[in-house]
Amino acid sequence: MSVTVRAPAKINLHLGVGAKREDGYHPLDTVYLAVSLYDDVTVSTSAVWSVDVSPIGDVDVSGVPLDDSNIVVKAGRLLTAHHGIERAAAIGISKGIPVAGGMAGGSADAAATLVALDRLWDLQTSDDDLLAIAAQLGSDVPFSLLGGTAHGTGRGELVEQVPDAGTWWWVVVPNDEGLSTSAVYRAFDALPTPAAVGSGAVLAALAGGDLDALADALHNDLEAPALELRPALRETADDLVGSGVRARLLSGSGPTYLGLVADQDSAHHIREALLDQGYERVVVATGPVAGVHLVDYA
Ligand SMILES: C[C@](O)(CO)[C@H](O)COP(=O)(O)OP(=O)(O)OC[C@H]1O[C@@H](n2ccc(N)nc2=O)[C@H](O)[C@@H]1O
Ligand SMILES: Nc1ncnc2c1ncn2[C@@H]1O[C@H](COP(=O)(O)OP(=O)(O)OP(=O)(O)O)[C@@H](O)[C@H]1O
Repeated sequence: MSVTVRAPAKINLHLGVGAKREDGYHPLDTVYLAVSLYDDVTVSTSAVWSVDVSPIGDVDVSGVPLDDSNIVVKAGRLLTAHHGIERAAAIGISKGIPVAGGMAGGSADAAATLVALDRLWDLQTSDDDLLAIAAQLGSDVPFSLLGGTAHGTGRGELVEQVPDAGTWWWVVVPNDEGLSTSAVYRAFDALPTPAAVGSGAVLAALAGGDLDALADALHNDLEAPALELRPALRETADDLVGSGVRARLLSGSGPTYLGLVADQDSAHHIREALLDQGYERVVVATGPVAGVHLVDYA
């Protein structure tokens, strides 16, 4: 028997970062949006834990570990420990989310694994317990479970759905070389702490479905440290602006850049123009989309 669960990528429409806490994490005021790039995770019972990864399209999966360090194995072990059972599974990941791209691909896989194993073994884990286990796996994992549009606080793990009247279209420009999330936070610490900008303007734009207001309000405190680590990214940011997007945004800790556009047609138009300009991979995505959901049970 096998179970397949799909999980979306996320972007942060607002990412406000405060000074490092005593536990090493940073307090966040963030607004998450789940977008239509997906990983599919298929689980089946096995004597030992194993991981297999295959790309969707031309996603580069070479950076994904196939041993116990893969976050999906950690997810499986936490779930079995929570229920006091000893079981293992073979886990297959079909990856459509850029690796180390700041779009929470590993977090999506972890969230999908929790839900897939819960169903495979009929564990009936409560939503609150799933969210608590997700938070132990990583700051972005609870949002991957939830999907949609949400306000995130704490270190990002406390999530609450927010009103979103829009359907937002994005041109997504992944980068060949990933960026380490912890390295970007360290670079943030080395820079002067930015003046706090609240998430209120983004939340109001979403509630009103107001594209111009959202374009004005997009904000990411990790953009400056990511550019410090990878100055060449400035060119992508400038090219996006030159391509006619309504606003550009670094996705989470980067290096993926996003352009907000008015509708699906403009997204495809701008994608073509960027490909003509020499960009190898440009993807169109929309959001909000659902969080983890079952797609196959065989
Ligand atoms: C950049 C974001 O994607 C924005 O949503 C997240 O903050 C990162 O979330 P994540 O990848 O799930 O992060 P975790 O696995 O919890 O932590 C990875 C590393 O990022 C840093 N980290 C993460 C979250 C946070 N609020 N403060 C941090 O300083 C820590 O150095 C940590 O060791
Ligand atoms: N299932 C997985 N998928 C991708 N990377 C994984 C996975 N498990 C472990 N990793 C490791 O985690 C690192 C970060 O991968 P991931 O794709 O989650 O980054 P990210 O999207 O930038 O994360 P975030 O946006 O949550 O900060 C990878 O470089 C890889 O070494």
